[in-house]
Amino acid sequence: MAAHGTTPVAAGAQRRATRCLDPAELADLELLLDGAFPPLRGFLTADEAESVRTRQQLREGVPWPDPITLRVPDDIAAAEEIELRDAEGAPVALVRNDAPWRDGTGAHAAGPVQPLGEPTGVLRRMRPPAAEVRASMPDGPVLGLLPEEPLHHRELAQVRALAAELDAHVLVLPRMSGPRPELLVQAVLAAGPELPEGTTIVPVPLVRRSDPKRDAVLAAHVAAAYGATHLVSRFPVEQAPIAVLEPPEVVRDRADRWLPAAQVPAADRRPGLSAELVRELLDRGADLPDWFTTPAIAEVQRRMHPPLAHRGFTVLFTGLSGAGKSTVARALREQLNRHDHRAVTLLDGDVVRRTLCEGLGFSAADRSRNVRRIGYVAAEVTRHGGAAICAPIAPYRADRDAVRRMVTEVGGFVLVHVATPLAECERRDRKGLYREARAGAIPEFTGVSAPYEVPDDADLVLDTSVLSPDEAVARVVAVLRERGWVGSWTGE
Ligand SMILES: Nc1ncnc2c1ncn2[C@@H]1O[C@H](COP(=O)(O)OS(=O)(=O)O)[C@@H](OP(=O)(O)O)[C@H]1O
Ligand SMILES: Nc1ncnc2c1ncn2[C@@H]1O[C@H](COP(=O)(O)OP(=O)(O)O)[C@@H](O)[C@H]1O
Repeated sequence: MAAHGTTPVAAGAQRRATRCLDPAELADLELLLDGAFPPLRGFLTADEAESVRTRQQLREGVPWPDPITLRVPDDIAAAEEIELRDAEGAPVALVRNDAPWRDGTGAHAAGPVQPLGEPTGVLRRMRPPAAEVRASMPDGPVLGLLPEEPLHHRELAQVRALAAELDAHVLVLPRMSGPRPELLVQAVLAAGPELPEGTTIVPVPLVRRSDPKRDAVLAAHVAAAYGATHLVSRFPVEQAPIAVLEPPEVVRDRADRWLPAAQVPAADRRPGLSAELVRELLDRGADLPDWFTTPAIAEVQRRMHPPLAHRGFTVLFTGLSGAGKSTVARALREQLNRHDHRAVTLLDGDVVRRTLCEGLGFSAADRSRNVRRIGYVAAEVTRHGGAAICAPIAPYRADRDAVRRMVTEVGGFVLVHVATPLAECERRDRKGLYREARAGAIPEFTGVSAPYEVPDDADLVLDTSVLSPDEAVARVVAVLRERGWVGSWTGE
């Protein structure tokens, strides 16, 4: 019987299909192939996924926290085998698609996976499979942790205290899930001298789950697969396969040593740094104090989180045709070119449509492609420390959200709604397009015969019927300055 709300996919004639995975899917696949998700050997069937979702159990009653499933496009859902490929198109694994199914979110392949080809990449080479790591662990307790942030003196003292208490070997499994996973691994390696002798460090591509409880349980399963008998976790974990310990309280004493709280009288304790304060120091490019971390770890932490002034940002203008997006965008470019050190890339609607997006029209699907391509380029510019200014109409919320997501992973993002009223845009009618649209000569014209979804998440709203271009630019610059992306400009 099919699980509630799901239907099996009917068998088709197609034998083998291919599917390219995104980085998060690839990470899950690697853990499956590596035996880091035992007892799973493939993607879950409808019944298994439902059982995990509702009871956090596989069908045999084995606890399992999070459904590991694989979405596939409808046209390949019935294929007998699906070849999974990485972003470059290289084959990575084959799914025997025994029991494909469908629910409200689409079609899913289900069945065991087997590897295809050799694993590649530097990190991949330094990451032996779970069973190999487990076999290499000494007898006795093994204390595992899966950090997502660099370990500083406080966390290192916590690990040392727990390891001493349990007389445990330490197994650090840095989670390669942020935008620069290789730097997290380096930061953990830089903490090596502060960790107990013989500590094992193995990066693990475990992607963060949206539900922190399920995430913590999944981390415990992965730690167990790598051979940990205990896990340090700040989140309480129910139904964990191994013992889960809260990090003990450690405090900084007058001599700047981090010690278990019981050893330091209240009068001798000095405050640490909150995560927020650390971020603020890094944003400003200030040094992290020696009592907080070691110089080697601080150096990697600075590379993970460079000062705002060295990071890139994107300003996305959105609004009706004729609202003034291009005019304000060009004036902003001029100001940034004059005062800011970053290289500026202007991705203007009309120009983009003649180059990057040549051939696209104005259907909803084409506009979506247009805006997302612009977003992709803007995110690359941002990633490399530049300033990207984009000025498409971008009428759909989902596309603007997609751009925001792509960019905020790598730098700053400001959404500016150029909210000049339609009547004013139409009065300007610089290119005569509104007249043609009203006459029916241009179909699907934004604001006339095609929708514009007004943003409710704009960082700034400008009405150029009451603001001059210079005033509009000054407001954008004020937002950038307030958020620390640009400094004060000399000569102002
Ligand atoms: N049907 C229709 N609807 C809206 N606009 C049209 C249309 N046909 C052509 N144009 C001209 O194309 C410019 C908008 O392109 P964009 O790439 O910014 O649009 S979108 O973001 O993909 O919706 C827009 O330029 P701007 O006036 O600079 O916004 C118009 O000049
Ligand atoms: N305060 C203002 N800000 C921006 N544009 C203005 C303003 N006042 C008048 N305009 C005129 O409005 C038109 C806006 O066109 P444009 O910048 O190409 O808009 P969009 O890129 O949104 O289609 C230009 O002709 C510009 O000179």
